[in-house]
Amino acid sequence: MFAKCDVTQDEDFKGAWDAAEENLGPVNVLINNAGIGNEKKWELTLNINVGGYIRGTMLALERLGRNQNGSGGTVINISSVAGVKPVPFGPVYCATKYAIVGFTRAMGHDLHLARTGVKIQALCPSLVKTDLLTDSVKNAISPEVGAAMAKYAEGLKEMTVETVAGALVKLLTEGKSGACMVVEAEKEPYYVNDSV
Ligand SMILES: NC(=O)C1=CN([C@@H]2O[C@H](COP(=O)(O)OP(=O)(O)OC[C@H]3O[C@@H](n4cnc5c(N)ncnc54)[C@H](O)[C@@H]3O)[C@@H](O)[C@H]2O)C=CC1
Ligand SMILES: CCCCC/C=C\C=C\C(=O)C/C=C\C/C=C\CCCC(=O)O
Repeated sequence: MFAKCDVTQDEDFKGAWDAAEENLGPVNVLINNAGIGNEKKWELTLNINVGGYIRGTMLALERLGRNQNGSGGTVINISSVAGVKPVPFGPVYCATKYAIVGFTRAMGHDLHLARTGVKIQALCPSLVKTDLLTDSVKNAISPEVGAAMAKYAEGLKEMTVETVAGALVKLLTEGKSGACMVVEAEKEPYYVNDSV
């Protein structure tokens, strides 16, 4: 099924959640995935990459939280390797992905899990060549930085969406709340930033 959802809009998010329940039955997993890499429109990048994820997580807690008569569930936030390493090609993008790791670790803490029964986790993939890369090159902070990004990306090992999806399933099925899993080409996925 498809439902329109601009993640910067509360009403869209609620409508998409309702439509999913009407068409598919009870929802117990939310994957916050929408993201952009636009260093020129940095406020929009923050609104989508951070605001959208927090908005989605808050809605999931409202709908799934045991403290709200819900049945618990899981939120997976798609961060990035740029959320655990300072990738210089997109400083704003990098800041948003670090923010999501911090938010996930804090909101995923046992203090909240015990209240809500909702696990909050982050997946941090390395580069997959999608439209995000093309857009990020085009909307880099300067043409020189865009060119450096494109050149660096050329030299990276290819990673497929299937590898990322496999890591996501592993995180969903075995990961603790607050867990942040990194997935890179030709490596087993691994956890970083274990709990406080
Ligand atoms: N491609 C990569 O190398 C990596 C991507 N990621 C993250 O994975 C996620 C998906 O990225 P990709 O599939 O690569 O990019 P993509 O550009 O192919 O897809 C991003 C999607 O987000 C949607 N989107 C943008 N603004 C939106 C809004 N306001 N509301 C709803 N949807 C919106 C776009 O329509 C698009 O479908 C992003 O959060 C990205 O930061 C993380 C690590 C690596
Ligand atoms: C080549 C970097 C491009 C950054 C912007 C475009 C898309 C990026 C999406 C990501 O979230 C991936 C971020 C970083 C990948 C870059 C470097 C990986 C470093 C690998 C490592 O050191 O292990």
